[in-house]
Amino acid sequence: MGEVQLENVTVRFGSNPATSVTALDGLHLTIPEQQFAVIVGPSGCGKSSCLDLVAGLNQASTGRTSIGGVTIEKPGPERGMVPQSYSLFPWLTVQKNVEFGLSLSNVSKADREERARHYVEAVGLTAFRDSYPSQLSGGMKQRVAIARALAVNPEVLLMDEPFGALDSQTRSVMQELLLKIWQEERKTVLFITHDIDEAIFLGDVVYVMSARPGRIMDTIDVNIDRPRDYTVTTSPEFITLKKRIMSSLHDEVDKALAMG
Ligand SMILES: Nc1ncnc2c1ncn2[C@@H]1O[C@H](COP(=O)(O)OP(=O)(O)OP(=O)(O)O)[C@@H](O)[C@H]1O
Repeated sequence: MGEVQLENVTVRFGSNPATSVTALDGLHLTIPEQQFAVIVGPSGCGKSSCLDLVAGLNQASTGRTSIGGVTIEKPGPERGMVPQSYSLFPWLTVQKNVEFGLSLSNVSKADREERARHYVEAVGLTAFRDSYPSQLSGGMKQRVAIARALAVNPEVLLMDEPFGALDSQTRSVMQELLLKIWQEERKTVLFITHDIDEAIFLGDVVYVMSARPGRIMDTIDVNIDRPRDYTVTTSPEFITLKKRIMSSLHDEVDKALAMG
């Protein structure tokens, strides 16, 4: 399908110059096919705005967002989204929630059931296939959201702080699960997080965004071998990268706080 590209992108909310907010300003980002790309940045710097452009949920005020050279204008099945939380249909079972995304595509009922079954198993929820979201923990719900996004077989997986609401142990288990699936499926991933450890643990590359208006101000290659498990988080390479990203972010977080 090709790389994801944001070229000189500006996103402005509101048309009144006195009250409008410039979320992104002259942002450039190229994510090669199959890269696990992570964006970190201070609160309100425009991370979600960036992801929404790639998802086709929002349009740039100026500039261009494309996949494989094709301009993104709306959502499409080649892009799967895992939001932060609350994205499941409460009246559908786990199996039916995962099948839902497929019901919009041209997949037969039997294939739909089979694909959903496969991904429910991949995220370790076979025993909960007939449960409803209200019967699941937060981590389990996010596993369903991941299974639902993957079942459509998207080229690009967009994840907006998907583990942000989880406790740290569950979060760490989810990170390992995601890496295991990614190792097998090798999607292009754009993952947003506030958590520097999570960014390094998951990513091939960590992009650091500036305070609003957001642009990419640092690109850090994560040269840590895969497959990774939680033991890498105490390795010297990990600590070195963490220091680098923390110092890069520190001034931007100060600026964001001053902005209010
Ligand atoms: N629909 C909208 N209308 C007006 N302003 C918006 C809208 N969406 C976002 N903004 C503003 O644009 C800026 C960037 O928001 P965005 O959600 O992209 O940042 P973020 O980095 O994802 O934030 P956080 O880390 O807090 O989730 C913020 O100042 C926000 O208030």
